[in-house]
Amino acid sequence: MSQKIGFIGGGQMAEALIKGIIASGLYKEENILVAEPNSFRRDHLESNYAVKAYYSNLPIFENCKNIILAVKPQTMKTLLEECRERVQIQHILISIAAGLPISFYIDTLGKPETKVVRVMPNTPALVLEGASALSRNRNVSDSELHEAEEIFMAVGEVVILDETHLDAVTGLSGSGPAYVFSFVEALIDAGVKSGLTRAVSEKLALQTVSGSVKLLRESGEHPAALRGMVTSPGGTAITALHVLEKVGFHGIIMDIVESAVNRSKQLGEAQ
Ligand SMILES: NC(=O)C1=CN([C@@H]2O[C@H](COP(=O)(O)OP(=O)(O)OC[C@H]3O[C@@H](n4cnc5c(N)ncnc54)[C@H](O)[C@@H]3O)[C@@H](O)[C@H]2O)C=CC1
Ligand SMILES: O=C(O)[C@@H]1CCC=N1
Repeated sequence: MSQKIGFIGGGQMAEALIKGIIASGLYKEENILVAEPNSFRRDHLESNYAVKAYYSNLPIFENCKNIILAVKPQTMKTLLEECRERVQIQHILISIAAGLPISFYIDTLGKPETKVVRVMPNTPALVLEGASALSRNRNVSDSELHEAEEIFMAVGEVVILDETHLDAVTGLSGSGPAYVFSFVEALIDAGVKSGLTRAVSEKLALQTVSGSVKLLRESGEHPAALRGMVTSPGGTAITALHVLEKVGFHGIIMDIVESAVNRSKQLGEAQ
């Protein structure tokens, strides 16, 4: 694709998307423009991905139709106020900020005709295994939504949802990698505590998690049915699951996701 794509904010999530988009071949390096005030980040992105990085966001608005807003939610208002005059009818603002509703962009810019796509991606986009949910406002046509969808399809799975579901997505898949990494870290430590070397424990823990996900996907079975296959009567797995259920594992997971969903809503209301 010779069309250019712009990023405003060149942090962790922008980098994940840039890396994935290049690896997938959707955009060439020279057609990816990034506006980033931090010179270390600009140097990092230019030297690692051969993209064009600028201090100012003016080149982004001048050259790109699809513009990914990848700054923190707390910074978004200042950014929108700064670039109010630069946002034109041809631009599609694709924001990945947690919590901020589409109405926030329209109200802050004071331009009701602005095309906005709100997205919640996640960091496994770095390895083309991301999970993203997209929603749009009425100014975005089907073909424009499809272009935005293609960007995130290049780095993983995509669902199109009504905006009312985006906070739930933020709590589940947007923040989800953090829960999974914590679980894996704990599993590795548990192996070490039981006498395995860290290297062996890490190898076994990672393969256990990725193998279990593959089994879930390929068998199409409910997780409870597959759990049943592991638990022999009077065996080790059921003994361990007893401990897990005594501390309320299901409830804890539901509580952590709910807390992230509520935080996402709060971020939207606070700006
Ligand atoms: N990290 C994650 O796992 C996910 C993050 N998000 C969202 O992505 C957005 C970015 O998050 P991260 O990449 O984690 O944050 P980050 O802090 O790594 O990146 C933000 C970048 O924006 C830059 N920046 C600040 N003001 C700017 C301005 N006026 N113009 C251009 N750049 C500016 C900062 O220098 C920084 O490099 C957030 O809104 C977050 O809610 C969404 C899904 C997952
Ligand atoms: O914690 C955060 O704010 C970001 C948004 C989703 C995942 N990480």
